[in-house]
Amino acid sequence: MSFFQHLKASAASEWRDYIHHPFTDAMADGSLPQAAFRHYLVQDYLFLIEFARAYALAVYKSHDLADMRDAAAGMSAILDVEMKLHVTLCASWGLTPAELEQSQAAPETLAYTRYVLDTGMRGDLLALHVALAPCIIGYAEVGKRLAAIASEPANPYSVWIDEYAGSAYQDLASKASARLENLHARYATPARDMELVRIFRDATRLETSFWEMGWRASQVQ
Ligand SMILES: Cc1ncc(C[n+]2csc(CCO)c2C)c(N)n1
Repeated sequence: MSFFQHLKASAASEWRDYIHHPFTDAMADGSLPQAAFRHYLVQDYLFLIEFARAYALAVYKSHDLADMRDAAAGMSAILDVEMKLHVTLCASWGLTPAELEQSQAAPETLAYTRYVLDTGMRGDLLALHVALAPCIIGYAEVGKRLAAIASEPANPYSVWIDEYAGSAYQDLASKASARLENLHARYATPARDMELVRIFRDATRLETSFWEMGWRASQVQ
């Protein structure tokens, strides 16, 4: 069993709640109110800014050039690729990047981003990448799942679904998974297993609470 399979098996119910959240089902059938998706996406933009910083921290925590380059590429993927999706979608609703950046972070956004940055600051590169794994690898699973069940045609969330179900993102997630195995082989010891499983489970729960934040916004329409 790979290390990632082990993490998922050790947090099976938390992982299922994250990958199968009602917010994502409502995206797939197109029933999610646009205001709820907007709320989620604005918070996600703030989340990505902090995640770019987490990758910068991964550069600092690296012991060799290969890991540094890897982390720098992760940071660039966020700043140069992933945030463009948010900017494009938000522009279609009349929101500028400056307005996005000045939005107020929700408690769920603060909790998740602080958790990942704190885990990285007190821990090593492996602990930091375990905290990042639910985000990177989880969205590839969500994207694939939604693409398989999404209503056709003209689903308002198809841009988002296609981004994460697409081969470029699936590829990026496979690389992140391989990196995790590699770091595990170099830095894990049996005594660290509980620590690493706990980080993975906590980060997965924080992903679910991120969906919950968007889902709540859809219930008050
Ligand atoms: C709450 C939340 N979780 C995960 C992602 C996905 N994601 C975050 S950083 C990153 C790295 C690659 O650019 C990816 C794919 C998201 N956007 N929002």
